[in-house]
Order: sequence, then structure tokens, then C-alpha cells
Amino acid sequence: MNSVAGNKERLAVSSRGKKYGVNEVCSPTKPAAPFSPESWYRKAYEESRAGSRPTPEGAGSALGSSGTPSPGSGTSSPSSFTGSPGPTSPGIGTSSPGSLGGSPGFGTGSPGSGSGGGSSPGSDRGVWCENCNARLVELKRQALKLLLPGPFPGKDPAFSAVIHDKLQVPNTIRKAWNDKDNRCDVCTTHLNQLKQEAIQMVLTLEQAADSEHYEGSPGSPPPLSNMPTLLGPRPGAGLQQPREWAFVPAPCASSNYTAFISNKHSSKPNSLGVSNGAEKISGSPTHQAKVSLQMATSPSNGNILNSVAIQAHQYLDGTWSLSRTNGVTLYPYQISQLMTETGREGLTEAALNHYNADKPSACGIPASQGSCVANETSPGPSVAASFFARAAQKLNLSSKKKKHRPSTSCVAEPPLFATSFSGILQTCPPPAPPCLLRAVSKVKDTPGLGKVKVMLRICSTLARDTSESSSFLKVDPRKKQITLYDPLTCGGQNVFQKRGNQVPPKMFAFDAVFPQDASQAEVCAGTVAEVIQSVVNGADGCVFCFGHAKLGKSYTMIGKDDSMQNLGIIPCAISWLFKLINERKEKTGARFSVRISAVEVWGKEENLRDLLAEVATGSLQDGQSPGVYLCEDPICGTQLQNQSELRAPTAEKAAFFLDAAIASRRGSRQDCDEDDLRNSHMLFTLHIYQYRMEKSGKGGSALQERPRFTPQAPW
Ligand SMILES: Nc1ncnc2c1ncn2[C@@H]1O[C@H](COP(=O)(O)OP(=O)(O)OP(=O)(O)O)[C@@H](O)[C@H]1O
Repeated sequence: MNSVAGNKERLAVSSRGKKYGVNEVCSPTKPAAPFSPESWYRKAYEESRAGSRPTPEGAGSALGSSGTPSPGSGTSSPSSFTGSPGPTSPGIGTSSPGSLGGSPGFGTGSPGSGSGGGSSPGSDRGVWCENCNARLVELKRQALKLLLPGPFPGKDPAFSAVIHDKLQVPNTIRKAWNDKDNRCDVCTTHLNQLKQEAIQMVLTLEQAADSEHYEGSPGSPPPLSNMPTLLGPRPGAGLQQPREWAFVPAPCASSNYTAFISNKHSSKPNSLGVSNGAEKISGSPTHQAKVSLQMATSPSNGNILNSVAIQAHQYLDGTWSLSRTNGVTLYPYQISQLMTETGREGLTEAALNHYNADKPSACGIPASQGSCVANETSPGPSVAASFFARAAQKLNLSSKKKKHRPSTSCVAEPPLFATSFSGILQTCPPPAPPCLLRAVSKVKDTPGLGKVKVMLRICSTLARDTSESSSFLKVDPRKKQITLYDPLTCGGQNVFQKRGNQVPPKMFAFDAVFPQDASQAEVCAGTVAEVIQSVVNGADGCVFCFGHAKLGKSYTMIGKDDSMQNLGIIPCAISWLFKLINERKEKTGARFSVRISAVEVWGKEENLRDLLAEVATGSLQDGQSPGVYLCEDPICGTQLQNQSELRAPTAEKAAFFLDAAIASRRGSRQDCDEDDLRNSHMLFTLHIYQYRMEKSGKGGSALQERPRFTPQAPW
């Protein structure tokens, strides 16, 4: 980790200019506006090819503190910020290692959950607020987590008690939560109610397994009366309370299903109202697995996987349709496999987020009637057909599940996080600048090695009066210079008026100057491309941005996820880094591994927080980790210790961690105040490990290097 400096030097340059254009929304269906990488990057590229920066004239003259500052972008590659470019330059790049002093900071980030205005069915009173809904989602996730990995606990009476004890509401969703009463401030739902609802889901699952555990002779149907279809919203009943399901007998009796009954639970009534005594069917003792999920299969469409996914979602919600016809049984190990293959974030996270909103079915209509589940009573498969269906499902699930994911057509899944840089990198990755692509084969070329480069971006957002700013500020991007004139002589309002004397113009030179109308792409290409090149070649690199409040630091470093043109330095860096290492791999065989960490420095006390701890450990661990701390290393300087480092095999995954980190920032919370906003700074680090190459040219297995690239945003 590079040492981080937080000197609150500010750029006392005011500039007024034009506003940015309208953002274009980029979506998979709607292509982005025509984009020419060459023209976008031409300028930045030319600048990167131009010589080093001239010696600043006028350095040493302190500017008045009342000037309107603008953020600067400092690029350092590799190494740490040890430079102090001059005591009196306009506060750009004057950073010293060691301290983590913050300056007014960050204003980006969107609120997470709603403020409690919405409601969901489920509590005693039939509704609970959105906050509680989020809590319930979390608790259900925890309950499922406890259930899925281990052996199915069966009827162990201690099981629900164990789950009950283990369920916790993580700090992140304790907004509007009264810790004393363990109640929600908004809808007064008690914690136990939420826990019970979550446990209910698990128990329902188990009981459904009971009802499905037939040891029936293959092909023989269970009594129809025992096959309810669940309709209606889920009540927030207590653990022992009967559930108020509407039972609809399955539409017809058919022998075309496969079902198994577990002996040991056959005589016990379950909460679904199924009379288990009637369920017991003698049959094969070899079927010991418990049925957890029904998969509707219709020979007419054969859309097995579609149904699996739908019912998996319903399974997660505990609101599945128990269609007996054409049923094919999935066993716990298959469900586990399904969960694993789909990926925690793919199915569990997203599905839970969506389906735990207690909808009666995936499409908002009973599953038995909905278009999502093929639940018709056409002649179902024989046992053999069921067997093959299962086998086919097992073999093809991973390859087909993406194609048949039903949620997109039926229900738009709400995003996990407020931002979706992961999505946009997947659909519209920013084109890599030409200089980066040219660097693919230049393994030894580490441009800017050992240099601290200081760049200036002039804020565009406060630009209201172009004539005023242009009267005392002259920007020359070609020469990478800005000149400040005495506003008195220029007729503008000024900071020098009281002095009565004219002040000679001051000229400041930088490694790059980005004027008001510079695009994100120009800034990104001009700042980060070179650093990425160095990092992939084995050096450390860092992009550090600081400046006065509300002048675009977050916009510069993170940007917006609404279109490719608005992506900031971090998402571009992620995308281009992966592009470079993939191309490098193709050309030279080099193998890399990328890991991500994100730490927040927040509050006036400059506390450190691991923004990826939750993603790394799951929310059960929230707040229990020892935390991030600073360590003085005699050789490497000040180092951050103990932060999570998560493996990112793809740019999308790395961007997913960026989304998670942004969502986890204090400044992103709904209840954050101005102070939180101002005193929240993020250090986002891409750790790149390169596998050692054997002499034969084959990649070895040991990780050799650990260069790190730390875009730090914003300071
Ligand atoms: N170059 C730009 N083009 C378009 N919008 C911009 C630009 N710079 C900043 N903005 C907008 O100005 C607003 C403030 O910017 P931003 O939040 O990035 O400032 P900041 O310096 O990070 O603020 P803070 O110090 O409070 O964290 C945001 O809405 C941002 O989208």
C-alpha cells in the first residue's frame, strides 16, 4: 500500500465554464452514442507523448485562500507520494506520506434502502417497512446459509433455536432501529418477528421436504388432497402459528411425477396443512435424499431449466407451487449444486433480494397460474423420463441456466447496490486508449517510473460565468499551464482587492491540464493509462485526487454508471487493467491474478474501515473483524493492514467490488450528514500478482510480484 497523504492543500483556482452535456444512458438494448476512441483520446495521447512539464514560474506565491478551488488529479507511478512539489503551488500534489489527514471529501453515493416509506406484507399487522424488509432479506439469507452448506437438520427441535440465536441484524441495516426494544422505529416490528419469519421459511422448506418424501412406487401418484398449491402472501406468523395458506388442490391426478417420502416424518403433520398420514407410500428405500424443490416439466416445451430457476427462486422465498403433475424432484445436493453453480451473487443474493420481498410468486401471481412456471396438467414424464430430465438438468444446468433465467422477462430484479459499474463494464466497457494497447508488448517499458506527476482538472460544475473566470484565468492545455491574473486589472471580483496593489500574473505548470470541457475519457486516459502500464510491468502506482468540496473529485475518480462516457478513473482503470493483462497473457503467456481491497477513512478521527469486509465474510461477521489498521514499516513506509483482499478474475467482478465498496461507505448511507459526506475518503486498491514464469516460458504456479495500483478517491 502506498503511503497516503491527506494534506489539505487546495487549489485556489477558480474557473467558470460550460456545463457537461446530457448523459447518455447506455443499455444493452440501446447502444451508446457513436464513439470514436481515437478522437476521445487524441488529446490525452498527444499530451502523454509531449515532453515533461516546464518549471513552474511563480511557484512560491501563495494564493489567497478565498479563491474557488478545483480538484486536481495527481498521478504517481510507481512508489508512494513522497514528493512535495513546492510549498506554494496551488495545492496540487503537495502530499507527504504517512498521515491520513483528510480534507473535505466525498459526496457521491446513493442511498441504499428506502427510508421506510414502503411496506411489505408479512408482519403481524400485515405490513412492515422497507427497512424491515431489507432486514428480513438479510435474515433469510443467513437462515439459508445456515441451512444449505451443512447436512439437512431434519426435525431436530434445537435447529430452529440454533438458527434463532444465530440470526443477526447487521449494523449496516440498523437504520431506524431501536436497539433497546429490538424494534423498528418505523413499523415497530420486533426482531423476533423478523427472525421467526426467516426461520419459518427454513422450516417450511423442511416441511415441504417431508411432504415430498415419498417412498412411493415409481409412477404412483400421491393423494391429491395432499398436494396443495400455495397461494397468497406469506403471513408473518410466529414459529408455532399455523400459516394461513390458501390450499388449492392440484388440478389433476397424474402418475407422471417422481416423488419420495421420507419415512421418519411421515406421521407428523406439517405446517402446510398436509396430512402426512396419507402421504406415506411404500416404495423404494434407496431414495433417501429429501425433496426440496419441485421442478415443473412440460413435455410440450421441455423448459426444465427455466422452471428450475423459477422454482429455485420460489424455494428461496418459501413460496413455491407444489405441482404434482409433471414434477421432477431435485435433491438437496442438486440444490446445493444449483446454488453453487449459479453463484452466490447470481442466484442467492439477487434472488433473495428480489424474492424475499414476500411476493406470492415470481411473477406476482400464484405460481400455479403464472406464466413463469409451466404448471399445466399435460401428461408428465414417466419415472424414467424424470430420471433423464434430472440427468439432463444436472449436466446442462450451468450452460443453460443463463439462457433461461426467467427473472428478466418476468420481474426486473432490483440491483444489489445503488451503483452498477459492474453492469456497465459488462455491457459498455470503455475503449482502451491507443497508448495502452501499444504498451501490450512493451514488457519493459515503465513510463513515468519513479515520477510523481501532478495534473490539474478545472472544475466545470460551478462554472456559471465564463467571462468572469476567463478574465483572470487562462488555461493552456497544450503547454500544460494556467495563468492567473490580478482580477483587479481584469475587472473581476477578486481576492486581492484589499491589497490595493496590482499583483503580477502567476503561471503554474503541470504534467497535464484538463480544461472545463475535458471529457472523462480524456482525463482517464491522460492520468491512468500510464500508471496501469507501469503496474502491469511490476511497479507500484497510485492516482490520488484531492481538492475542495463539490468540485468533482468523486466525479473524476468514480464518475457515474449511467453511461460509458461518464465513467471515472477507477472503473476505467479496472477495465483497462484487465484488458492489458489479458492481451499481455495472449502475447507473452504471462499470468496475472487481481485482487481488490477498499478502505474508507471516515470521520474527523480518521477511522479506517474495510469496505469489503461484508462481501468477504458475509454479514454474520459484520463488525466483528479486528478491523483495518496502519502499520509503520521501516522499509515500505506506512502500510494498511488487515483489509480484505478479494479475488477478481474479471473486470466485472472487480467493478462489482467497487459497487459494494461505494454502497458500504458511510457517505453513501441515507442517514449520513454533511460531516459524514465531507469526511469520507476511499482507498480503492487493485493488487496485481504475476505468476512466475518458468524458463521454458510456461507459467509457474508461484505468485511472484505484488505491484499495487491504488486509485484513491476522493480526498
Ligand atoms: N466535470 C464534470 N462534469 C459533470 N458533472 C460534474 C463534473 N464535475 C463535477 N460534476 C458534478 O458536480 C457534483 C459535485 O461533484 P462531486 O460530488 O464529484 O464533488 P466532490 O469534490 O467529490 O464533492 P465532495 O468534496 O463533497 O465529496 C456532482 O453532482 C457531479 O456529478
